[in-house]
This record gives sequence, structure tokens and C-alpha cells, in this order.
Amino acid sequence: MTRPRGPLRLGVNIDHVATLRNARGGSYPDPFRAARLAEEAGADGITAHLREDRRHIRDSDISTLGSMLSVPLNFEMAATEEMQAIALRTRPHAVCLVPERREERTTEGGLDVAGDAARLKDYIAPLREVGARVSLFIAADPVQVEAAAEIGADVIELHTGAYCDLHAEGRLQERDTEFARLRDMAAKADTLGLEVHAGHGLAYDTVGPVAAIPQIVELNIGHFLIGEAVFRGLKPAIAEMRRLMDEARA
Ligand SMILES: CC(=O)[C@@H](O)[C@H](O)COP(=O)(O)O
Ligand SMILES: NCC(=O)COP(=O)(O)O
Repeated sequence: MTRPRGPLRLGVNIDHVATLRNARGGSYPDPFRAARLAEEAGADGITAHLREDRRHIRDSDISTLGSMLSVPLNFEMAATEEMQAIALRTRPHAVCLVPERREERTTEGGLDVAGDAARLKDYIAPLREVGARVSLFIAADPVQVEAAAEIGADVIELHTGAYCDLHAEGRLQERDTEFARLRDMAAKADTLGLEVHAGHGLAYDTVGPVAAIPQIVELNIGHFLIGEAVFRGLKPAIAEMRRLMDEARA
């Protein structure tokens, strides 16, 4: 499929500003201030993940973000009834369904769309009816890509965590194999009519090759940017990521 492609969008995930805030139980640092700074630094969207255990983002954060942002909100959530009700109330620009396990430190794998296709097809229908673009956070696996298209998702977000971990561990051959999967699944998804996003664990030293995959139109990046903000400030940290993305895409 040949679709017009604009510049690669950057969604800044502010979950870990909320992690810091919650560490002391007060209101500092303020995720909304981070969202505003991200917009000023060139973010095309804000991503926030309301985990079932509320370890970072809280319900009130989602409703405030829904009303204050001038860029689209990408609301990440598990495919539960509770989260669906919140999304239907908030009506975010996009809902990204992610797998969740209480005990995990972070999102460990992709959603099993193929194994839960009938339920997910019914689950996403009302979200799409209220105007949310439905994205599925999946591993670079052909079975999952095909299932995402079959149930009528608008978007897939390819999980880049394995690629980033293998890079960090110096397992370069395995990293390259995982990268080839990301590249091939982006092309396959595009052919099936799905919009393609990617994210998780991306940093300055891993973003370039992913940003250069032509079918990918959006990257969602959080943890690294919030960490890097400690050293160089949030706006410069985001601006450097933006620069690297644009350089890779040129
Ligand atoms: C789905 C995803 O990749 C992000 O939401 C990421 O999970 C940030 O949140 P955690 O660090 O809590 O996993
Ligand atoms: N969906 C991925 C995301 O929002 C950001 O993940 P991370 O950069 O915080 O690992």
C-alpha cells in the first residue's frame, strides 16, 4: 500500500514523571508541566499508561490530560472493562491496548491478539465508535500483525523492547535479527492497511535504525527521555531525540 507519509511523529510518554511524583506522594514533579514542555520541545503527542495498579499515572491524570493537551493523547491501557469505561469517558485521540501483569517491572511482551481475537474485536468496536484510533501493542510477529488487521485495528505499535535490550547487552547478532523482524513486520502491517508505530526502551543509541524504517510513522518514547532530563533538562533531551529521528529519516 502506498500512503502519503508525513514526518515521523514523536509521542512523549510521561509515565515516569508520575513515577517520581508518586515516590513522595505529593504533586511534584508535575506530569502536566512535563507534557507542556514536551509540546514546546516538539512532541507531536503525549502518551500515558494508566496501569491497573496505578503505579504511575492516575485516573485524574488521564482526565486532566484529556482536557489540557493541544496535541493528541495516546492512552495506553490493558483491555479490561474498567479501562474501557475510562477511555469511553475520556475519548482520547488514540487508545493503545497493551498486555499487563501486576508483577512485571515494565511491559514485557506484546498483546496476544491472535489468541484473544474474538473478544478484542468486540472490545475495540465501542472505542472506535467514539472516535478513538485503536492501536495494539504487539511483538514483531506475523501472526499478531495479521490478527490485528483481521479484528479491525487502526494501528499497531511494534514493541522495540527486545531490540533495545539485546543492543544494551551487546548481543549484536540477535539484536540484528530482532531488528529485521521489526523492519519486516512494519512492511507487512503497512501492506495490510495498518498504520505502524513503534516504541519501548528506545534511547539515543537505538532510535536511528527504527526511525529509518519507512513505514513507521510514530515513535513513543518515555523512560529514557525522563532519565536523560535529569542531566540535560526535559526540553533539550526531547529536542535531541527529535534531531536524531529527523537525521535518520532524511
Ligand atoms: C506500553 C509501554 O511500553 C509503556 O507504557 C511502558 O510500559 C511505560 O510504562 P512501564 O514502564 O510502567 O511499563
Ligand atoms: N509504548 C511505548 C512507550 O510509550 C514508551 O516506552 P518507554 O520509552 O517508556 O520504554
